[in-house]
Amino acid sequence: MPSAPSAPSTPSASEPVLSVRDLRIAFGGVEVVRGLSFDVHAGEVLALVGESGAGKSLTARALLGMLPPDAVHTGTVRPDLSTSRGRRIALVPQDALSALSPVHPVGDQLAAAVRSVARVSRAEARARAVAALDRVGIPDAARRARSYPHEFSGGMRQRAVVAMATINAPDVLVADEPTTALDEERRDQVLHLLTEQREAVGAALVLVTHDLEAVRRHADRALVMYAGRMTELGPVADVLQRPLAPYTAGLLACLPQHARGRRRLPTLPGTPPAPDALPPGCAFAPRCTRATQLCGREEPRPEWVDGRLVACHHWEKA
Ligand SMILES: Nc1ncnc2c1ncn2[C@@H]1O[C@H](COP(=O)(O)OP(=O)(O)OP(=O)(O)O)[C@@H](O)[C@H]1O
Repeated sequence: MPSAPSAPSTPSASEPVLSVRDLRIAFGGVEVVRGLSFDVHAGEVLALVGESGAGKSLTARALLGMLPPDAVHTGTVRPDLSTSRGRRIALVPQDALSALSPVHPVGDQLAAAVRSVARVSRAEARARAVAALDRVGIPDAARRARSYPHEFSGGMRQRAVVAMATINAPDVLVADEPTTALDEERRDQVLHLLTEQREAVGAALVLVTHDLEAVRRHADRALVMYAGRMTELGPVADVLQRPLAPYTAGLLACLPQHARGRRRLPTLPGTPPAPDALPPGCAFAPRCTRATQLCGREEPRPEWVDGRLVACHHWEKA
């Protein structure tokens, strides 16, 4: 199996704040993430996109050191999250209600998050908690900090979990479908809040989403995944407007031109292969209009094309 190139990020002078090399995740000997490598740079937003089952959520969980206990993984994720989670990298939870404990006041939970990474007095942690609630726009934050989550409205709870995720000014935030349960209006509000708070603390964001409109509006780069591998990785404007890989092009071509309100990834004809029944060669070949005999024989290695990476024998400029 070909290995990933050693430096798969966009060439950049800055040191990456997160570096993933040859990440492989398997269950019962079946690989579902198959050699993923990418970097995340300070303050950037990297979107992970691709159809259901591509391995986006597991990749996000690996970044957070939160893989299921029966997952076996190899490869490297730097920084090492066993020592740095919470300080360097933080999760933006999908469901605000279940992310907060019902039995502690919101301010206490934020203060506890501060004290889990910083040696500060209770009073200082408390002051930071109130400041964080204030920063996300919770009115009368000192008083509201004493409230329990069920006393907050849904919108305020969303704000509280964004405050929680950013309170320790992490280098990287990881958000897996952070708005999936929300209606369209609320979705935009939450993404806007997340963007604003992320910028306020200078954090990068790894965003797992099916929403290509959110990718276009909020992400700097997109990593397109198929069957556990990277298909294309590059600046959002390039990947979404001039896709090189037929898989990326297929995803975009399915998007109805006038589909306001229909923003989730549509399905391409056919279905992705099951991880334990991958075809030989390129996993996308059986669904690909450009596939040749070579594709059925050899898995394509990622190569650089005009500042982005593409893993396809027959990439084409639009
Ligand atoms: N705990 C598990 N045990 C076994 N297989 C799993 C487990 N979790 C995920 N998988 C498999 O790993 C593959 C990747 O799953 P993952 O949830 O990362 O996909 P995804 O791209 O996030 O999909 P979606 O967009 O639907 O969330 C899928 O084939 C899935 O069935």
